Amino acid sequence: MPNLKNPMAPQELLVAGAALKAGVFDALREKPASLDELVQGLSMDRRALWTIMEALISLGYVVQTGKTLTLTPEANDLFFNEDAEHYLGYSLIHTFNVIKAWTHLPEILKTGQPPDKERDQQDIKGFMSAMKKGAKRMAEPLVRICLAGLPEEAKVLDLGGGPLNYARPFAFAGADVTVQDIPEVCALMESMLLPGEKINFVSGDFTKEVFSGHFDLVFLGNISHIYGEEENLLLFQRVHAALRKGGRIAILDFVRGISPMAELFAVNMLANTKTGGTWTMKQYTIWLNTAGFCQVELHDIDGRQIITAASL
Ligand SMILES: C[S@@+](CC[C@H](N)C(=O)[O-])C[C@H]1O[C@@H](n2cnc3c(N)ncnc32)[C@H](O)[C@@H]1O
Repeated sequence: MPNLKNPMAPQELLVAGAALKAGVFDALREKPASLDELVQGLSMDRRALWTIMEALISLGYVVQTGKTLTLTPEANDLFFNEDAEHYLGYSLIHTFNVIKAWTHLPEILKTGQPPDKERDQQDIKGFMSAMKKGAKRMAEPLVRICLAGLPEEAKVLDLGGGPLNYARPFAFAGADVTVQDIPEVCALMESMLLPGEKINFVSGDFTKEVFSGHFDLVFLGNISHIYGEEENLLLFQRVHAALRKGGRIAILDFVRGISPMAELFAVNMLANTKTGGTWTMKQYTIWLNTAGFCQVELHDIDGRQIITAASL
């Protein structure tokens, strides 16, 4: 039986995360298979896959009947049943990648920079799933705070909103939503829009250009921690230019000195980004005022902060 109380225990996390990332659970979900069929179908090394499968059997993720390997109901719930109590989905891939990045901290302490890395489709799916998990309980109060007092059918630009965790609830609340994200995320997520769902996608790097459209609201969900002080100030200036006069910026992040998670989360940004970190309310206020915003306000939802401000 998987360690449902603590599926993040390191060895279990690493072996299950590796199998999920490499597509082993996807293959078994599609069809139970023998070891040799899996070796062939996934182009894997037989000794390596045998060793991992034996470990997964001992941990209760897979059962073997004769030669046939099948996912256990617990593993199926953990990865593929969104309604299950212990559902993790592909977010385990993201956790796996986070651990991988943190193992480089001794070198990063010398260089200040994370090693280069490439993301494949499984990594993107893992990232999206982790973002979705984090957003589930936040979306409803966040949308209420962000849209308060704005016109009906407010024009909203969701910067880095590709995972649709907030774009969807904004659209559901009646807003006219545009998402700006990087091309590969836009391509993946545009194909996942629900029938009749109206969300516009714009591909583009917002460190170079922010899509303009006299927006009532520009929302930055978990964006400021990816970038350093200089980039954040420049981004807020671009956001100001994309808003109508009196429009609103709303920033969701872990504010240093207020969120109990901010210090440790900054380590994740150190391990994964060139300039990212978590920032204090004083820093946000200076960037916002310098970029032309006033009425800076702080809201709190369960230890996550939303900062709103109005464009002058
Ligand atoms: C941490 S995720 C946040 C996703 C979503 N806003 C949320 O809070 O759930 C960051 C998102 O911003 C996008 N992103 C990061 N840097 C970007 C850039 N320079 N230009 C466009 N999109 C970017 C990423 O692709 C990703 O979808």
